[in-house]
Amino acid sequence: MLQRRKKMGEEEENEKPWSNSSSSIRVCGMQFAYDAQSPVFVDFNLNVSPGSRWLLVGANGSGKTTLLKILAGKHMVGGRDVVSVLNGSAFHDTQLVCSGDLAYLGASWTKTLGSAGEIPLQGDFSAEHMIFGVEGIDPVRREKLIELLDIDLRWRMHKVSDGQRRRVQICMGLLHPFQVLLLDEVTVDLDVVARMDLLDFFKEECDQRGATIVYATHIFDGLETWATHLAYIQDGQLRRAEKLLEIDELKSSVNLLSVVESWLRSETKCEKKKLINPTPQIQVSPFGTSPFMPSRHMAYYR
Ligand SMILES: Nc1ncnc2c1ncn2[C@@H]1O[C@H](COP(=O)(O)OP(=O)(O)OP(=O)(O)O)[C@@H](O)[C@H]1O
Repeated sequence: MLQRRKKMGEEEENEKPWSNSSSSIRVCGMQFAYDAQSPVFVDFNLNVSPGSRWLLVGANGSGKTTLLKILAGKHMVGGRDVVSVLNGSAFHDTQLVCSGDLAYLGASWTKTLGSAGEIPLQGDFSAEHMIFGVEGIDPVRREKLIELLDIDLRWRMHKVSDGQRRRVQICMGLLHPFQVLLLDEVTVDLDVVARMDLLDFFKEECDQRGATIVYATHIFDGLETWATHLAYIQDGQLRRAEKLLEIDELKSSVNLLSVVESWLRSETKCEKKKLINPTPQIQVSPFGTSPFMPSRHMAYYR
């Protein structure tokens, strides 16, 4: 049965006109540290193909948000070729964001809108003012999103609930038909119906237009059949990057939540073991020889 499902999935993917295109996202030997702090990423690599829907999973602090922000062009990393999105440099080619081809939706109550920059979403203005203030939008797509997200255009943004504000933020983020969408746990405030409808919409966007989505989340409900790929990050290292259908643990009846839970629990156990029984020989790391080395530097312990 699973073999059949897999075969069908592969056939469907092969038929898509964009399946032979080059990567939507390519990260090659990326290094990144916040200011003078220890690095979050060291020699990080990732390849994301057009039309795919990636789940980004990992423990708190593993680097998911940082990765999404780098992909969104919010942090500079090395030269132009290190992080490539839609064949451009995520950081240097500002046109990627200005055109709406590259969209990022994060947890903060702001929305980056092309050349207008960061727009706050909490002042005394209406949802209509926010949504209709975005220029150059296909009215049919706008209506579809307003309906999908069940937005009342009379909502005053300083008097709405978190979930209602989130709907407006998501609507604004999706007004342009993006090519690459980066989502950082934005469905957390949505009710079940809104979340499932939105996931269906995203699936449609990928299947019909070849759009690509990378979605960082800790909520796995309904994602087993939604995602095409999964990337698991542990302490800034890409531990797994594979098709969902090829994850061995998911081939039995276990659900995604249990699989990810078991990965994260074994991470915690390993960390505890290392703390209880650190191996005494320390090789010099390229990041210095501080007497206290955080967990991601454990790789330099032998
Ligand atoms: N602005 C910042 N300045 C300095 N360090 C930061 C900053 N933002 C994140 N970090 C650090 O970078 C590492 C990765 O954080 P990040 O927010 O990317 O993790 P995450 O996987 O998204 O976590 P969560 O699941 O909690 O959202 C953490 O060690 C964190 O402390």
